Amino acid sequence: MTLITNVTLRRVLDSRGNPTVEADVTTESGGFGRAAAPSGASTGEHEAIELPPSEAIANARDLAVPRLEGEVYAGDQRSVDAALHAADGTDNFSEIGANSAVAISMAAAKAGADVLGAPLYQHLGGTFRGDRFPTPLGNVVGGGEHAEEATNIQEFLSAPVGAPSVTEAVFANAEVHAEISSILEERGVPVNKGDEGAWAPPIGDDKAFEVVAEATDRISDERGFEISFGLDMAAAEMYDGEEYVYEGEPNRSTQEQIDYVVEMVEEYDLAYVEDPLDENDFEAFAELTERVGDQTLICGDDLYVTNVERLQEGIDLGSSNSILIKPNQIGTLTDAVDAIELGSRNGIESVVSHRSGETEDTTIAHLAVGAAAPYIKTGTVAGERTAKLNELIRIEENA
Ligand SMILES: C=C(OP(=O)(O)O)C(=O)O
Ligand SMILES: [Mg+2]
Repeated sequence: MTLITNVTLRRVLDSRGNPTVEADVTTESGGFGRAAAPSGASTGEHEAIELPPSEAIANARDLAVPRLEGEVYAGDQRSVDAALHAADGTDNFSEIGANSAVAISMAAAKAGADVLGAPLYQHLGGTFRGDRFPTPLGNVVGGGEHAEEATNIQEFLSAPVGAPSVTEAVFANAEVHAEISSILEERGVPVNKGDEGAWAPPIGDDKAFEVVAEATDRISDERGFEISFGLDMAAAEMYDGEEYVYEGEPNRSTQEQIDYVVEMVEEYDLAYVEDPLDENDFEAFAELTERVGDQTLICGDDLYVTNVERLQEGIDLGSSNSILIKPNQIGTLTDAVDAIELGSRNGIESVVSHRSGETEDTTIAHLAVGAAAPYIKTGTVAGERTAKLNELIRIEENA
């Protein structure tokens, strides 16, 4: 193993044009890793804290870099991440910023892989990893916090569950995305795009269900394998403390929201429903999971924020059968892998995920393969999304 000798932090642009933190990690033997932090828009209330990048960089330079340079081995990811926690000293990275923490954590992992001369997924997962690939869930229509004047539901996700390979799945999602634009054009609906490159048409959720169902059916028939779809409802953003607020249709009580999701799961045979309820309502999640958990994945994103303590509460109450994994929600790769592993020991399927604000960084593609996560959510088109999807294609080809 080789010591970290240098950690450099800088501001770079994310896909929304906002500054974010990039880290370079160099080792004694010349190993090198570079990674950048993504950033959410519909962030969970319980996420680790993202500081303004200049502040995160200044604080990490003061507190974290001296604990890493000449102190920690790049290949020993748990020690790298423990040093980040010790440098920060809080339970939510509010001192050095989860953006600095995750950029350093991911850059150190890449430096560790570089030293070994192994692909990152293999460094993270071990030599027997790389034989299972995640199904990519591709955002094809969306609104909520990701686009103005579009659907209430944040994301409609193409889910090519029958694809014979990750490569076929990635191309199928792009074809569904293109088909939706044709269908919207046929109907005379203008086609804008949201933060993640999904179409953000000015239509109600009911129409979006129809359009996405039509597009996934058509591409499924053409391709000859099953393509379902799913949702990220990001319902915490809709919840006003009493009910779920919908534009252009009546608001829903918690019970009505549960009944609505059950109805949509049954009508459209949804493969996946993320954050259908408020981020603090473990009990309502449990009722929904009890009703449809044998037909679909009910996934907690803002509910769990990739945090093992919150996940344990969800396991104890039966709140979901799936968890979204976003390394920047919790701050380090170690914490993210711990959440995936706690989930898989308890029958909870992991969906490794991008953020709405992204960079060209491809770490999550390697994390999904290295941790044998069954799903990845990383968009469909747009360069910062295709960076991860194309990396999955290369990993599958062993290129
Ligand atoms: C990717 C998502 O959006 P954001 O990054 O804005 O939280 C999400 O909610 O799953
Ligand atoms: Mg979400």
